[in-house]
Amino acid sequence: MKRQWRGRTTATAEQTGTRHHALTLDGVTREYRSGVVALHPIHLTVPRGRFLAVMGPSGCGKSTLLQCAAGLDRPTAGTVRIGGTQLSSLNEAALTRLRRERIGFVFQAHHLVPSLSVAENVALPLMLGGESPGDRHLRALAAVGLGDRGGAVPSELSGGQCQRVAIARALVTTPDIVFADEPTGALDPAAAEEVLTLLRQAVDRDGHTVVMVTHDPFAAAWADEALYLMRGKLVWRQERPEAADIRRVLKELGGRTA
Ligand SMILES: Nc1ncnc2c1ncn2[C@@H]1O[C@H](COP(=O)(O)OP(=O)(O)OP(=O)(O)O)[C@@H](O)[C@H]1O
Repeated sequence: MKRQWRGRTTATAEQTGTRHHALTLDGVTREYRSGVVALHPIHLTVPRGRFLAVMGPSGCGKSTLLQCAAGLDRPTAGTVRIGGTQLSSLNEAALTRLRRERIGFVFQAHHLVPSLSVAENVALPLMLGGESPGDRHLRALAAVGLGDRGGAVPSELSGGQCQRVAIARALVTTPDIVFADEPTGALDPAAAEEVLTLLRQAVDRDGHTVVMVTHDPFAAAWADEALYLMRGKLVWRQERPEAADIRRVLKELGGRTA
């Protein structure tokens, strides 16, 4: 699997200033009631227009990080900002609205509604927010190469096509950030490459911001930067990662902690 093109140079957080950050984690800590500390204080800024891969061994805290960053879980300490909005300042209703309107989600399973058409699935986040979709959902569907399949139901599509619909659904609201949790985990290499190409294009062509959790060094190599978590700590960051470098780093980190 090869990246086809890498986007424009992304400005650093210092250059862009806080209001241009899609995501800011400031000292985010998550301790479960069992006493497990899943995240030690994490400091992280993700500028807009960035594609970030989050990697690390099972149990290192990737899902917890994503859930805290997306407002699905509340950190024990520290603050999370999405596009400048501090999540802890929001009540549950406002947080739900922010998740619906300003965050896109792509999971390993596509979670499309089986009884709705493909086009209706993509329109859903707009309609749930009380917006008339106009032709936005159709344009989002065309952007993932499925403009002619809007009338189909998900069961008539392949797994890779369903994941492309899920990407269209995640992007249709023009969110501040898209969180993708193992988006290629259930796909064959060709379908995975299509999905990664779309995520890459969303960043490079349309200025979206993507944070993707993955175990796969090939998938991570499509990102602008890879982060490595170990036991809840950010232990390694690599700009413009290559799959071979990532594999080596993962092996070294695994060896060090074995
Ligand atoms: N609800 C919970 N209650 C208690 N401990 C939890 C809970 N959820 C996760 N943990 C623990 O927190 C740590 C981090 O878990 P997390 O699921 O974030 O890791 P992960 O890197 O996403 O793992 P994987 O790659 O296997 O999905 C683990 O030690 C896990 O056992």
